[in-house]
Amino acid sequence: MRNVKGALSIAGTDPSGGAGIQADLKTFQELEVYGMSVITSVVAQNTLGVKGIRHLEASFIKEQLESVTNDMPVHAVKTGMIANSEMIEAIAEHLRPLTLPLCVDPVMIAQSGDALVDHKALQAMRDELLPLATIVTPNIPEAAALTGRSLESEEDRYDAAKRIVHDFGSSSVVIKGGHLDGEATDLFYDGDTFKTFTSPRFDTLHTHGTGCTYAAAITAELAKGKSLNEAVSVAKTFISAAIEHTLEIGHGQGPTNHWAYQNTKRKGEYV
Ligand SMILES: Nc1ncnc2c1ncn2[C@@H]1O[C@H](COP(=O)(O)OP(=O)(O)OP(=O)(O)O)[C@@H](O)[C@H]1O
Ligand SMILES: Cc1ncc(CO)c(N)n1
Repeated sequence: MRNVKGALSIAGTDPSGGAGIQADLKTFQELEVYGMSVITSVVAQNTLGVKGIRHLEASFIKEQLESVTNDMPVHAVKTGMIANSEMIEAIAEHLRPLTLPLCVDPVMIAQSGDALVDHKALQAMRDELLPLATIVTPNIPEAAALTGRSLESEEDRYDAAKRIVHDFGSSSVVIKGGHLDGEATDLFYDGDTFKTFTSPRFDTLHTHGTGCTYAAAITAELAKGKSLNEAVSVAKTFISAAIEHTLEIGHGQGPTNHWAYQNTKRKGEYV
């Protein structure tokens, strides 16, 4: 077998292609990592919002996981939308013995404001998945929900990062700055050192799936064996290009441009 690097996304779907599994697979492909997926829930959604959700049974999620990991080269795993605690427990049980690099994107609400997970899922995520995580990627509301405290100031963000690593057991965290005013500054902490990753804030409505895309880019780089610092740095460049060179499609908050990073690097053009 050839030495192909592979990344697995465990998440919900977005038929409009901007978020969830679809965004993850596009991002893996753009970063030249073989993409695989296990679906947790099928979501009827688009750039305007969520119309309906069908959850798959935890036992069937486990069957999908076994199908992929018993056969294929999985070098890193990303989790996204996992709607309930039964699913989280089944996924954690499967991942624990594999000891693969794991990026946990603690998805709670869609960009449109629709809830994607139930309230018990939050606690299960904290207890079962965070201790297995190489990195967890909350946005500001998700970091507040995980720590049970609102994040108003810069100091609050530093405290939340420390709690997520030292109290909940993730090896590192990046608290994303998409919800801040001014520059888009993400705060990374690995239990030892803080580092910020900053880009200008692009004035756009089209941010559907930014979080999924960013975490998928981190996962792709971890699959290649890159350090956390390198992985977050590539992911920040990837998502910044994807937001800046927006596609302007859909009738609401449109998707990002998953081509932009490679096109910028290779051709100096964007679409
Ligand atoms: N308008 C913007 N301009 C530049 N960077 C942005 C902008 N919005 C978000 N980002 C960046 O995108 C990445 C994802 O952050 P964000 O906080 O939007 O995630 P999220 O809320 O989980 O996204 P979603 O729920 O849409 O998946 C971060 O690196 C953040 O700094
Ligand atoms: C399936 C799915 N995961 C995550 C998000 C958050 O962007 C979304 N809208 N849909």
